[in-house]
Amino acid sequence: MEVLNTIAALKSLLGPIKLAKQKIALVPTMGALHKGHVSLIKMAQQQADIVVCSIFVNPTQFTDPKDLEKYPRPLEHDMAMLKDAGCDVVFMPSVKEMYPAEEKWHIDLGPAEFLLEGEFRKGHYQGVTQIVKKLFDAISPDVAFFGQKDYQQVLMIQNMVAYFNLPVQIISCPIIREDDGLAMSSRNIHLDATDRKNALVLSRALTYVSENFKNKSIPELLEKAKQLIEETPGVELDYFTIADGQTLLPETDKNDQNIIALVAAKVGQTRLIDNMILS
Ligand SMILES: Nc1ncnc2c1ncn2[C@@H]1O[C@H](COP(=O)(O)OP(=O)(O)OP(=O)(O)O)[C@@H](O)[C@H]1O
Ligand SMILES: CC(C)(CO)[C@@H](O)C(=O)[O-]
Ligand code: BAL
Repeated sequence: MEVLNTIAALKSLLGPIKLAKQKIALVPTMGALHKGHVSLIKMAQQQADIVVCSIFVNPTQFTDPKDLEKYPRPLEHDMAMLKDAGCDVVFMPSVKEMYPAEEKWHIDLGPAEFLLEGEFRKGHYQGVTQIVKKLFDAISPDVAFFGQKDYQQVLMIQNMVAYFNLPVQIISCPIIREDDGLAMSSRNIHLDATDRKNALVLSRALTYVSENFKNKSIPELLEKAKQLIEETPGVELDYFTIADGQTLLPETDKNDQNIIALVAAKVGQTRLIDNMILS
């Protein structure tokens, strides 16, 4: 496994691979790796010759400085996970490498940018698309893998790719969960035993909606899901929505295709998100 810190080193390693017409996959991460990340790497290995995993805690996508400061960075653990997963190349640049100068970035990501996560983390998707574009420029992957856990992020990245007309295929991978249903997330590390128990209400509320989607109305489903979450101590709901999977606007017609339930809540001091596809 090659571990590289500069774009120059990356380009000289990947240049001959490209010339040989081998397929390159990118799995972008912020580190603190778990089985969700490993599943992305495994999917990438099935579809490409070389898998590059990036680890970069991107400052421009954090809207809360405390969230950035306490973001976990367990380097040795991450290297062991990546080696074990059979990752070919790890790209771990410094902030200076990715942002050598002050830089303005603003692109049109469409109206869904400002909904849900975009409403609670203003400017978040500008920062996400800025760094993903930089990673795409550095690596020129044929295909890039992202988790459905960050559903809105996948939509925004697809919009960024369309905006620049980039020749990169974007693949969304299923959410990997703990045995009890909690979606795996690097931020779960911040949950104490009580938070960890309370956090289960998010996947439970989504499961309730998914299991009752056929026989209950959307208002009934929303009322019950929100009630489950709001009556859980230590959990503060940001949103629970049943939305159109493309526009992310509230869904009113259960007969439509591509409907998704999405939730975000603060559990103790930790903000978590999750979702389930309903149709
Ligand atoms: N449980 C999961 N299942 C599948 N993919 C996941 C899961 N968790 C994260 N990913 C994906 O891994 C990639 C890197 O995510 P990231 O490093 O931010 O980890 P994370 O667990 O989402 O952390 P965070 O706590 O920041 O949300 C993203 O594409 C993300 O959607
Ligand atoms: C895609 C990403 C690596 C960009 O920093 C990040 O938003 C994440 O880990 O989901
Ligand atoms: N996994 C999404 C990245 C973030 O929360 O900033």
